[in-house]
Amino acid sequence: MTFTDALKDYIDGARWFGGKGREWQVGAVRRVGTLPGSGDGLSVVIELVEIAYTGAEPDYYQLPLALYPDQQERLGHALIGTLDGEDGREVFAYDAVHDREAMGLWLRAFASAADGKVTADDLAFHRVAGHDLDTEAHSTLFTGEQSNSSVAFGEDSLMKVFRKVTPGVNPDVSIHEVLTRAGSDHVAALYGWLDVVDETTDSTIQLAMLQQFLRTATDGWELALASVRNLFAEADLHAEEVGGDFAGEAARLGRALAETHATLAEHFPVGVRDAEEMAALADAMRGRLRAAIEVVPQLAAYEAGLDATYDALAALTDVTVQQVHGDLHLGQTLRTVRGWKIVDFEGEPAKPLSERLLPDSPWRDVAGMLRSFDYAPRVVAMTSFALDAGGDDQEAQLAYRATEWSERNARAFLAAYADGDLGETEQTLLDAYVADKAVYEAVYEARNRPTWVQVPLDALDRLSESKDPA
Ligand SMILES: Nc1ncnc2c1ncn2[C@@H]1O[C@H](COP(=O)(O)OP(=O)(O)O)[C@@H](O)[C@H]1O
Ligand SMILES: O=P(O)(O)O[C@H]1O[C@H](CO)[C@@H](O[C@H]2O[C@H](CO)[C@@H](O)[C@H](O)[C@H]2O)[C@H](O)[C@H]1O
Repeated sequence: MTFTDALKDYIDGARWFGGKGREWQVGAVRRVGTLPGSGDGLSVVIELVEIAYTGAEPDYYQLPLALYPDQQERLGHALIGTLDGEDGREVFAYDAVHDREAMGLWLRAFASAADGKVTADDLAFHRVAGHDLDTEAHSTLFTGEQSNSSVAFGEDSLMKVFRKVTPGVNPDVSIHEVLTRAGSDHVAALYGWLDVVDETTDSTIQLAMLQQFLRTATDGWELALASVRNLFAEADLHAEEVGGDFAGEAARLGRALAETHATLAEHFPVGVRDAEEMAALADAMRGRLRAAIEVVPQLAAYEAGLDATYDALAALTDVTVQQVHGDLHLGQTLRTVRGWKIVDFEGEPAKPLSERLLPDSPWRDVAGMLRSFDYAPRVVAMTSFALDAGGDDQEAQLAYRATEWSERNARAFLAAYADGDLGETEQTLLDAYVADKAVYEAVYEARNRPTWVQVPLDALDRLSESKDPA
């Protein structure tokens, strides 16, 4: 097997690869840097792999490789293939994020940058002042569902290696930098980032980000699932009567998001969308729906119903926009002993970077959280139904409890975020962003978790029914 074929197999099986379900080939593979500290025994290089789609613009994915002259048994699961080394001899290429030795080179390079910047080849390691890195810490690759690869260094720092990369600023880095310098309580502090000057486009590509490791963090999605399981275990009680009620946390999350939006509005440009721009936004949402129908044909059933939602959006004017998170859901929140933290400001992975950097409505983030409050109980219910333990009566009771949980937490979150009732404009924005997110989710689920596709489809069903004048 050629190295290119081996690369295709490896990338196709990776969770972080966003091109699943599309026709693609490995295009040019470009080596953009070699980590300082590389030598004869281990050389760590960064490759940019072009993903060439049929009839569409290519994507570029980062693949850091640990190259060894001999096979490494401990890394068997991360072997990609063999290729010719610089001296013409065959070397074994492993996905470097799995390798502690390789990750040590990243950490030491960041440490050597102290409070400024250090360069090697075209690679530049940047640091934000205020934290001494623990260079003895061992790396552990985070497993689980992620669009990028995150590696913890002990309990000191966490490095996120961006997988899909684009020339220019990655909002995850720029937003964390601004919020860190502003002293925000709601993010993990940024410690540094790695970028490279790409010779072919003569622009900078951000490759990785180093930040504070949140030692006491529990994933918001996991907490929500635990709360739902508690409720389901006592299915004849209401949410407020059960121990694991989430409403207090939902309200704290609402406040954390409101404060984060306020800080972002202070430090990034704020704008106003006029009537023409709102009509264009509604058209873009309609376009997204039409494109999504190509992937998930069941969506066609909601097209007519969603028109009313998008028409109402198109009729708005003078809508405030600002820097937002862009892909907020419970899995992007962490509960620490010091309150909620929001992570992953990269925006929706499927959108072009240029679009993700534009000011947007904060209601997009609110909608993302509401979608998550809908997902959590439905995912737990799906697993319970799959066990088929209690028959139709129990299924109906759990479905009722699921709706109760979603509505209760959505209410608590919204009341804390908006500090009062929503006006008509806010509700219109919220409905449109909820619809747009559910359309995006339907495509995301069809490609990544087909058994979950019904969750967003059901939400669209409810939404389009509630707007249908008939
Ligand atoms: N600073 C942090 N400290 C500890 N864990 C974190 C931190 N940031 C993120 N995580 C964990 O890593 C996971 C992936 O992070 P995220 O930024 O969402 O990556 P991705 O871009 O791959 O989705 C999160 O769900 C969270 O559990
Ligand atoms: O990889 P990212 O975290 O950037 O986000 C993508 O994956 C998410 C799934 O992990 C997906 O979120 C959807 O599923 C969540 C449950 O796993 C649910 O809480 C969210 O509400 C739902 O949107 C997200 O949309 C996608 O961009």
